[in-house]
Amino acid sequence: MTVHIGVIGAGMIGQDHIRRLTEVITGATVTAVTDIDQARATEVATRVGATALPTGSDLIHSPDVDAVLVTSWGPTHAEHVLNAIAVGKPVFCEKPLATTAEDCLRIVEAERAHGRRLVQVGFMRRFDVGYRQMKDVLTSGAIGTPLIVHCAHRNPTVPDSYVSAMAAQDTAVHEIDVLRWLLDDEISSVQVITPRATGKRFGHLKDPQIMLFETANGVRIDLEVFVNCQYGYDIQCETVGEDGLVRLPDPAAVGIRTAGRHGTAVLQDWKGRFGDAFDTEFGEWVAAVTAGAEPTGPSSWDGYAATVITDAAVQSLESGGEVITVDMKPRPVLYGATS
Ligand SMILES: NC(=O)C1=CN([C@@H]2O[C@H](COP(=O)(O)OP(=O)(O)OC[C@H]3O[C@@H](n4cnc5c(N)ncnc54)[C@H](O)[C@@H]3O)[C@@H](O)[C@H]2O)C=CC1
Ligand SMILES: O=C1[C@@H](O)[C@H](O)[C@@H](O)[C@H](O)[C@H]1O
Repeated sequence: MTVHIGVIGAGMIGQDHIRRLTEVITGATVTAVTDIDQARATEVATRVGATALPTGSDLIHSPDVDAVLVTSWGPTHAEHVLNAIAVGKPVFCEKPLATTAEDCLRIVEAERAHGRRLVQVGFMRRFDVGYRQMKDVLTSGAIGTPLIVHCAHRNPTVPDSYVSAMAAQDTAVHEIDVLRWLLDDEISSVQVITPRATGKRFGHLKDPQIMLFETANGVRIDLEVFVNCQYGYDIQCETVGEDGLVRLPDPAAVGIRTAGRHGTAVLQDWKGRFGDAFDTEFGEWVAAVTAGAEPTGPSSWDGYAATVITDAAVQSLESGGEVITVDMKPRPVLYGATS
């Protein structure tokens, strides 16, 4: 069986995922594309032999669409995800699931009413080989009980449309998701402090930021978010346990010796760093859809949790560094709660 996928939002990542679905993944084909920029929808659809449709609703209701991929702007995600749930179609939604906790909860409630999981959220780090190896080490008990996690998330630069709150909403949200998953623990409080700002930024931007999280089990996490670090795209993560530590490997790169120096190139963007993770993410999603099974990746509950925690981080930033307690609803049984 080939899964027929309809794509809502044919921008940067939408086009990259369409390439992935049509050229890398087996078992899927893109049959429909929509974008509020109709010319873009037509151009992208034509490239892959799909039909350009006028709206997200047309696409979701199309009989030629078995599953939906949402890669439009964040504030539009909730509407499309809710429409897909209403017709019972699997839906993969790029992060964020929704831009407000209330909208995330509406999605969780709609999915619970449907009775089984239909939604997967695009937190691709859970599919990265390094993070998966780190998860295996933690689960095996090899380094004992985790106590501290040190992380850094650095981008070389960002456009001037990037504002200070996006350090949590757009950037740290990836660590927030992957650390909940890695530690199998919930984040209970967050504090955001701002060191001296880099001069290589736009005047409006607080960069870098240091985010301090505490989990329900008492693990302490420090995360440096630095989105104008200049030198490259650099993701670091080290978990310290009672008996040792485990560190995320740097991406494999050849060593170059020349002109009296020895070094390796540093990647410049997330596409290079997480390309393989995106491929695995979609391979596993398509396999689940093909089998008629529930998706195994990040759920709408994970999308809700990430939004609640990023809201708390923004609140801390805006308060000048207060410790904010994360106020999360109880996890429903559909998403793994024991009662
Ligand atoms: N997992 C990851 O690492 C990444 C995830 N993203 C997420 O992917 C989403 C899209 O980001 P980009 O591709 O960078 O943005 P983009 O601006 O390049 O593309 C978004 C496209 O959606 C279209 N659009 C907006 N509202 C629409 C609607 N209601 N119906 C149909 N089309 C609509 C726009 O015209 C545009 O073509 C965002 O939510 C972003 O946070 C983006 C980059 C990396
Ligand atoms: O999701 C992403 C971007 O939207 C975000 O702006 C970057 O900071 C992240 O590294 C990238 O993974």
